[in-house]
Amino acid sequence: MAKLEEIETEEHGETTMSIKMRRKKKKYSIIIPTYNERLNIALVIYLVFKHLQDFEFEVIIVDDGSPDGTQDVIKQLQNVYGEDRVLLRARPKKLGLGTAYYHGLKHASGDFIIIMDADLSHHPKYLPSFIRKQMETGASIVTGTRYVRNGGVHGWNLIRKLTSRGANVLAQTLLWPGVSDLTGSFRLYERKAFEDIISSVVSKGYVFQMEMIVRASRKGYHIEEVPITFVDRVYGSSKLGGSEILEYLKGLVYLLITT
Ligand SMILES: Nc1nc2c(ncn2[C@@H]2O[C@H](COP(=O)(O)OP(=O)(O)O[C@H]3O[C@H](CO)[C@@H](O)[C@H](O)[C@@H]3O)[C@@H](O)[C@H]2O)c(=O)[nH]1
Ligand SMILES: [Mg+2]
Repeated sequence: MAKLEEIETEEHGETTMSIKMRRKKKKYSIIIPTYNERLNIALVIYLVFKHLQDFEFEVIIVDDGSPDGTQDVIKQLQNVYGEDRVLLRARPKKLGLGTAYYHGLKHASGDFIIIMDADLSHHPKYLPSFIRKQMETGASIVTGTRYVRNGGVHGWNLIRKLTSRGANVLAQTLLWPGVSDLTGSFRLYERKAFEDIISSVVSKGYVFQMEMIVRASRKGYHIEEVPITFVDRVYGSSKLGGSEILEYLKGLVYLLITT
């Protein structure tokens, strides 16, 4: 039983004990980039709140001026969950994934940064396993992987599967980073590690993920993996175009030369 002086009410009605507990708790900033995700974002946010109810967190949505009205939905979600829990940090136009994370980071107040997609390909049910893995191992980075036992991909056609597999095998062969899924973008970073690594990253598009993890590995960060199953989106379409594949190949050569 708590002593009376421990439960005595302090400022704003909080108890001494609850304030101490809150201070000790780590905070997670979940950065979600969006471009035309009006039909997906509400369910993602609902599931994030459901699966992270035991944790302190904020969601930061970086929307690049989606013409489909994504921001209107986010504003409605702010009314439900609070503007301090669901932050909208919009940019005027589509400026790419890599810079979207950087923009989100500038507004994040958490001890840890989690990045994930907005289209339910990254199911929020996995979030506690990322956090648990980090707590158990003390890792600086926990990355979701499709290419180990219990991980996988659902719903992609053969071409997309081969592109992803090929991109990974090529990068594994040339760079040896010791991580099984280099292009995945469901990850947890210690905030300091994220800030450090991103400061030396030049990629702006999808290749950003590979550059981040390769640089992290070269810098000697402790990286752990958790298996995830990536399920292709039901609503909307992928923004990965042919130009991104070219950028990926250029990024691979750049990393080969510079790391
Ligand atoms: N703000 C912003 N968001 C963007 C942009 N481009 C894409 N997004 C958002 O980034 C997320 C991923 O985009 P998708 O278009 O759904 O990517 P994907 O083809 O499903 O690719 C996924 O798998 C790849 C690995 O195989 C990953 O490399 C990639 O990052 C992503 O997770 C989605 O939330 C999407 O709205 C952009 O320029 N700006
Ligand atoms: Mg997707």
